[in-house]
Amino acid sequence: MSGSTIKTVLTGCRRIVVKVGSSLVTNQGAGLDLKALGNWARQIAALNGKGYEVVLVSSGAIAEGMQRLGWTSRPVAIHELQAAAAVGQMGLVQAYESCFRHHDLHAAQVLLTHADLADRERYLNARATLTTLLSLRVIPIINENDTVVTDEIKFGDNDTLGALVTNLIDADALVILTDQSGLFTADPRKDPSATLVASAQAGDASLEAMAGGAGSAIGRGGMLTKILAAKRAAASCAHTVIASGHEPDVLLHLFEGVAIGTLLTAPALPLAARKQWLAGHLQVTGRLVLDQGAIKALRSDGKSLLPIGVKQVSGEFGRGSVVACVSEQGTDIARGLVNYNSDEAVRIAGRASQDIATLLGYGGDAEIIHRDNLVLL
Ligand SMILES: Nc1ncnc2c1ncn2[C@@H]1O[C@H](COP(=O)(O)OP(=O)(O)O)[C@@H](O)[C@H]1O
Ligand SMILES: N[C@@H](CCC(=O)OP(=O)(O)O)C(=O)O
Repeated sequence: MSGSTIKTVLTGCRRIVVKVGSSLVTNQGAGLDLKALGNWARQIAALNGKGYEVVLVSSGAIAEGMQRLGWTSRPVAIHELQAAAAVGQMGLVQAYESCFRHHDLHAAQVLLTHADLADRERYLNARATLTTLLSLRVIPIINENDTVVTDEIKFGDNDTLGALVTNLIDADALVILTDQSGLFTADPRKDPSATLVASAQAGDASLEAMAGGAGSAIGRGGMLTKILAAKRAAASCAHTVIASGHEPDVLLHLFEGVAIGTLLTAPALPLAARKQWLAGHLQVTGRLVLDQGAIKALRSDGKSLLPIGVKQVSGEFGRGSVVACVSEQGTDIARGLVNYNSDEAVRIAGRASQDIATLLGYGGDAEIIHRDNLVLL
C-alpha cells in the first residue's frame, strides 16, 4: 500500500487489537505497574466511547505471580513459571477489572493458546465469544493460557498471540506497544546510530534482518516477534503499528491520525485474507445441498447461509468442520465452516432460524454458515 500513512490507515479502523508488552505493565519485572494499567484502561475506554471495538492483549501474569509468591528472580523451571502465571493472572485481571470499572466498563478474561486458534471448533467458539463481548461493549483482556501449554512460556511471546487474535476477529489494526519508539534499522540498545523506520510493508523480508531479540531482562520476544506478528496480521488485511507505550496518550493520538512509531501496512487483497486462510484449510467433511434461494443469497447478496435454504445434509461432521455447499445439480457453490454438527444440521435443515431452539432443545447461531466463514467458488 504505497503512500499509506498512520492518518490514512488508522482513522478508518473500527476494530483494534492492542498488545502491551511485559516491559510496559510491570515494574521492572516485579509486580504490576498499576499506574500504567490505569493509563491503558483510560485510553481504551476513551476509544470505546468513540465507537472503536478494542481487544487488549496483555502480558504481566508471571511478573505479578512472582511478586505474590515472594520470588525475587524469574524461575527457570517451566512448571514454576506456569505456577507464577496462574497466581499472577488473578492479580492482572483484578487490576484491569478495577481500572475499567472507573470508566463504567466491564472487562472479560480470555485465556488462549495458539493451538486453540488452529482448531476449527475452538476457533469458531473463541471468535463467537469475542465478537459477542465486543457487541456488548465489554473489553476482552487476553493472555496466553500458560497453565496448559509450555511453548509460549518458553518463548514468552504475546506478539504472536496478538496477531492470531487480530486474524480471529478480523480486526482492522494491531497496535503493539513496547519500550522502544518503534522498529529501528538495528537494535537501538546496541547500535546508537540506528534510525526509526516510519513505515514499510508488513512481510518485507528486509525488516526481519533489522530486528533483534529482546533488549531487556523483562521482555521476551524482542522486535523479531513483532515483525512476524505484523506479517501474520497482514494475512487478514490488518495493518500493524509498533509504537512506544511511554508516549503520552499514544493510543488516542494514533487513532487521531498522529504519526507515531512504525506503520507496517497490509497489502490490499482482492479476497479477504481470512477467507484465504479458510481456503487453505479446506478439507471437506460434509455436504449441504442448497436451494435456489440460498444460492442467490450467497452469490448475489453476500448473505450467510441459513438452515432454511439447506435441502439435504450428507457426511458426518462436527461444529467448525469445513463443508461443501452444492446446488441440487451438484455444482460447487461455496465452502465454509459450519456452525452445527451433522446431526444438528439434519434436524434444522429446511427450517426457519427462529425454530432452532425448539428443534434442538438449545439455541445457537441463526446461520448454519456465517458469511465471514464462507468462501464462494
Ligand atoms: N530493530 C530494532 N528496533 C527496536 N528495538 C529492537 C530492535 N531489535 C531488537 N530490539 C529490542 O526489542 C525490545 C522490545 O522487545 P521486548 O523486550 O520483547 O518487549 P515487549 O515486552 O514489549 O514485547 C527493545 O527493547 C529492543 O531492545
Ligand atoms: N503470558 C506471560 C508472558 C508473555 C510475554 O512476556 O510476552 P511479551 O510481552 O511479548 O514479552 C505473562 O503474562 O507473564
